[in-house]
Amino acid sequence: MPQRIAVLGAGSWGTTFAKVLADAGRDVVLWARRPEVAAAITDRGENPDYLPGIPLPATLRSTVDPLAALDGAQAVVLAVPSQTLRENLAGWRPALPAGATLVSLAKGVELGTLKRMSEVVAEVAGVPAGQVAVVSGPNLAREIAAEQPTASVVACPDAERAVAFQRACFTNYFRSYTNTDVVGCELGGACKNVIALACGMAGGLGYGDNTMAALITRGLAETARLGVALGADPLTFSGLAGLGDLVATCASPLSRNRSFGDRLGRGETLVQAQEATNGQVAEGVKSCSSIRELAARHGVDMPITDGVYRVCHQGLEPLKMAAELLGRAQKDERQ
Ligand SMILES: NC(=O)C1=CN([C@@H]2O[C@H](COP(=O)(O)OP(=O)(O)OC[C@H]3O[C@@H](n4cnc5c(N)ncnc54)[C@H](O)[C@@H]3O)[C@@H](O)[C@H]2O)C=CC1
Ligand SMILES: O=C(CO)COP(=O)(O)O
Repeated sequence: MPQRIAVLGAGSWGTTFAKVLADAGRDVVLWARRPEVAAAITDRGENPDYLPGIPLPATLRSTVDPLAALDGAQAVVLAVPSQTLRENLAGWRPALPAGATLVSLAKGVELGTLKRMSEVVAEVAGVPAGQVAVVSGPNLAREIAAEQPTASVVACPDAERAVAFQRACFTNYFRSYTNTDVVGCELGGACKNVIALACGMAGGLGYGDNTMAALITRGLAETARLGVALGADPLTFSGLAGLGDLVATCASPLSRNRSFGDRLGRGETLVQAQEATNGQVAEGVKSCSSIRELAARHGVDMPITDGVYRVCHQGLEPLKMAAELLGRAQKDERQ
């Protein structure tokens, strides 16, 4: 089991996951971009920008020096947004300790290359896929930071590495399961952000729980279609990284993606909604483009994702998106 762990990225999830690891007894150093964030975490045990009011473990240290964070690390947790991960990791690559497990927390699909985050990590770090793990599940950072119970999945093609990291992040409020289906777990995490945008739009339009449930269920169906086309195990989509994360994100006012969609549904423009996120990432806004392209490449029909893309990037009104989805040709549920 890795004992010394670097977490790179001190946003809401990076900071929260660093807390989980420290609470689990690991020796954790958290890399932050800004010196004032690193100082507040190390000196005061708080990240006031991302997790105000949450006491962080006294053992958790933070630094702006990636070399100090990476020195001697047996696992390296990557907690930066999907679309900057490649560039960030390229800068850190020379300092990555040989053999360390590289763990992606990011939920997205890279624009342009259409690669999943673990593919980007393996490529940039120059390591085999078996050295890269992902953590994904219903994991709204703020709830976990408050030590509310949840579960998650540690996915890695190397089952032994998955078990070792599962043990490294085990606490009395964070329980993880292992899975070797990395494709399914990552697609579940990336696609649910897009479906949460759609649910947010529905909420913003004033629609209730039936609409949400319909979007969640049909969203899961299109996610699973894409997953199967890319070689995922369909069962993964009924698990924590599939249905679990989809339900949490689509239902929660804490979700940045759902909140973003809600603003669009209430008539705000993309720019207005972006301004309201306070610099925090709503991954689905970009991933709807790459996922839509990935689906087209594999001949997979993803009507909700397509609608979200057209609202976000082609000026379609959310109300028209709803009408278009309802007016599609009728078909068997299992198609
Ligand atoms: N917040 C949550 O509840 C969860 C988030 N995630 C995923 O984790 C990933 C990170 O999310 P959060 O920590 O929530 O995001 P965030 O928006 O709270 O923080 C992002 C972090 O990355 C840094 N960052 C931003 N742009 C950067 C750049 N160009 N170069 C280097 N660092 C940069 C920021 O300074 C910040 O420390 C995302 O892919 C998200 O989907 C996954 C599970 C839960
Ligand atoms: O991934 C998440 C919960 O599992 C967080 O969702 P948001 O990025 O929409 O806040």
